Amino acid sequence: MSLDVVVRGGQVVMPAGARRLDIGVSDGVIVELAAELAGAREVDATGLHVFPGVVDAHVHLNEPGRTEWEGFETGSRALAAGGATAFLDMPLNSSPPVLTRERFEEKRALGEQKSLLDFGLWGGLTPLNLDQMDDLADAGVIGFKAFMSNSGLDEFPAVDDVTLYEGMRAAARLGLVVGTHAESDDFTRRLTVAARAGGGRSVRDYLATRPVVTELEAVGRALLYAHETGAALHLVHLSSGAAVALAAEWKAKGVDVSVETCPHYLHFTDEDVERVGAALKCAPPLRPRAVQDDLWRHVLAGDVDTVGSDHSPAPPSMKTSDDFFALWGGISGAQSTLNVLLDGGHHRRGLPLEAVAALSALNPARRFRLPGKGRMEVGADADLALVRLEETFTLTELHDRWQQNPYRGETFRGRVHATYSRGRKVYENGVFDDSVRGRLLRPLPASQKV
Ligand SMILES: NC(=O)NC(NC(N)=O)C(=O)[O-]
Ligand SMILES: [Zn+2]
Ligand SMILES: [Zn+2]
Repeated sequence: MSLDVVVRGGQVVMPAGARRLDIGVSDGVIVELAAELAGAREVDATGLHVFPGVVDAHVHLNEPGRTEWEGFETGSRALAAGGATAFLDMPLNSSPPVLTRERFEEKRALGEQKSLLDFGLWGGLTPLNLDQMDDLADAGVIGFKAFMSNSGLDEFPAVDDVTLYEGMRAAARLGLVVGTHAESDDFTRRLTVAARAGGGRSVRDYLATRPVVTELEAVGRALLYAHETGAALHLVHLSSGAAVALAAEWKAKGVDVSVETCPHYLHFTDEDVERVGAALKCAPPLRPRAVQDDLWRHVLAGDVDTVGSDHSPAPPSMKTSDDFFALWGGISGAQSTLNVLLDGGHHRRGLPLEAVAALSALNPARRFRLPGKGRMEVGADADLALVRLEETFTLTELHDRWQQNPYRGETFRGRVHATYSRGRKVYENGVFDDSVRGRLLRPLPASQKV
């Protein structure tokens, strides 16, 4: 077979570990993996590790409607600079949110015009649109996202228990995942009201309104409904080892559940929020060191399935206030997932390279049934992140729109050198090929094997 590109001499990170192999690419697909290949064009990967491109299953690029917060162009560039080749965009904070087929098609068209990378779209599950789920599935959503607490936006209301239960029944019938933002509305609301009544406005006051029990309570309820409905549940952004452990218990009982955590829970703590401020406000919030250590233990034990960035920027005007409660909650992390997993995971804690690849690429691709994504094998898309595994560097060049980014100035060992999307170079050493465009990813039907 004639090869368009040969990526030569790299350590290729496969499920069984890293191996020195050449990668033969034809028409954007990996067609050969062998010790020695010759091709028309060569990419020299000597001294580099070749990871499957990151599949970031949790970003808020906010287009249309809040493109000034972030957008497909800047968001997908930041992702590419971090080694991502595919992302799944949340149904909010784009506005109006993706609650109907019409909104799906609108966002899809914008993504196809502007995104550097392949992308899939989440649909929303809210009390407003239970009757739209079949249409959204038909349009091609990769799953349904529900907030169990206030989303911060009136146009995307939280689910009540019955809506979540009914939504899971529908999702089970449709063969699609339900993703939950699992924090108890009762806890968060009442603790916030009490804090405000007492004049609370500091970082510590905010953190105290969202203790770990808030997450545990909602996670437990979501698991119960998944058990009762048979739905596939994806618990997004778990912040505590305790919540991960609860999910693992139900998984052992047969519940179809997957667990996401985010780079910020693994890299920053509550003390960093006090030091850095607005750029590290999120919900659930960052936790004390002991909770983070416990979360890492669960990552190392294999209890966490995916790491998604939950990239959710906002303009500086919404990230500036001396009242911490008034700030927009969301962290800009699209570029940093691999850095955190390589530095904090591989180098500091011995997380194997294949586990880094599974958490960032293989598992999300499998969970969302994305054909050809997340793996270094013949027949898969040539989605590659070329990494200088041993290089230590300080992150200064950020590519998201506002760059109010808590990772600026952080030092990591393990740096993304270049990113290839379906065999096309989209990023190398700070430079992008902005002519590349991604395409919509739809989930493979539940009846077919990914
Ligand atoms: N509307 C948001 O962007 N919310 C996000 N914000 C966070 N995590 O602080 C999220 O995932 O909940
Ligand atoms: Zn959330
Ligand atoms: Zn989110």
